[in-house]
Amino acid sequence: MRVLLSGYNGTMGQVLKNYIQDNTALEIVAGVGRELLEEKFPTYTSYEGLEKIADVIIDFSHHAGTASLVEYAKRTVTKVVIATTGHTTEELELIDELATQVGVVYAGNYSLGVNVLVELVKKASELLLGYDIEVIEKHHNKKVDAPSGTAKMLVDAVKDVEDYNRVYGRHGDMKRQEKEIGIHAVRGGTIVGEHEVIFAGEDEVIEIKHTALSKKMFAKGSVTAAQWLNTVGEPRLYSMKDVLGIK
Ligand SMILES: NC(=O)C1=CN([C@@H]2O[C@H](COP(=O)(O)OP(=O)(O)OC[C@H]3O[C@@H](n4cnc5c(N)ncnc54)[C@H](OP(=O)(O)O)[C@@H]3O)[C@@H](O)[C@H]2O)C=CC1
Ligand SMILES: O=C(O)C1=N[C@H](C(=O)O)C[C@H](O)C1
Repeated sequence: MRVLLSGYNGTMGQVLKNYIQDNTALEIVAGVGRELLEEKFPTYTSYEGLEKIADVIIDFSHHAGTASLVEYAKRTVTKVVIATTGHTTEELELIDELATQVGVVYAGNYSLGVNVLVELVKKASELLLGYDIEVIEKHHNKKVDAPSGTAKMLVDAVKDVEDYNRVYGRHGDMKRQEKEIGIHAVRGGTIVGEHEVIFAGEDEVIEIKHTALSKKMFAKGSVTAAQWLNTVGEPRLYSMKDVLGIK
């Protein structure tokens, strides 16, 4: 399978490159990044004039590059695994539109553990009716977007989430209201990624937490998604749930 790395010069792009080269037989046919590095494969600073060269693009970049990524994927009919987070509503619409023409996997987190955590949150929210829900995410000080894509996935997993008001951090007179989900982003040092969901009821608290100990499993999960997507015919917007076969 031929893979194009979008955002190849970034932190995750380099982790992904090393993961693919050390652990798989996949062929990296190109890297697209804003800065060019010395690599064993051709590198480009834009998709302009680039023909179809890959079976799947794996994207760990920045959401501001979505329009050009989508234009390229559409023009060359190349499937995409999108790992980038922080998309605006307009960018999400571009991705939705792309997925009507080519297969796309979209996930705020490609680790197995977080995708299981999403299922646990779904189940807990079905059983713990009326409990106060708070989501706390912690990341390294280089992360540009908040809240994390994973935190958004966790919130979206809550039963009847459309009935809740999302409150991003609190300060001043902000007494907790009913039907509120608090979402809190902590940034510091080299924290890889921590996500905790708290269900607080009367006289008891349930806390469900995932801690990422390295960035490698994000790369591994994105490769699993790319290999799966390469076998799928129907153009659609897929999630890691589809990739992992979670019912
Ligand atoms: N879904 C998942 O499992 C995971 C998702 N992520 C997400 O992946 C993304 C990248 O993370 P990380 O590698 O740590 O971030 P970095 O900041 O290290 O890398 C970001 C990359 O995006 C490029 N970039 C910046 N601005 C633009 C732009 N306007 N258009 C195109 N490319 C741009 C950067 O190029 P340059 O260096 O030249 O600025 C760089 O290659 C983030 O959105 C992060 O949240 C991260 C881990 C796991
Ligand atoms: O930027 C990161 O580092 C990460 N981003 C993803 C997110 O926004 O949830 C996934 C992971 O937590 C690491």
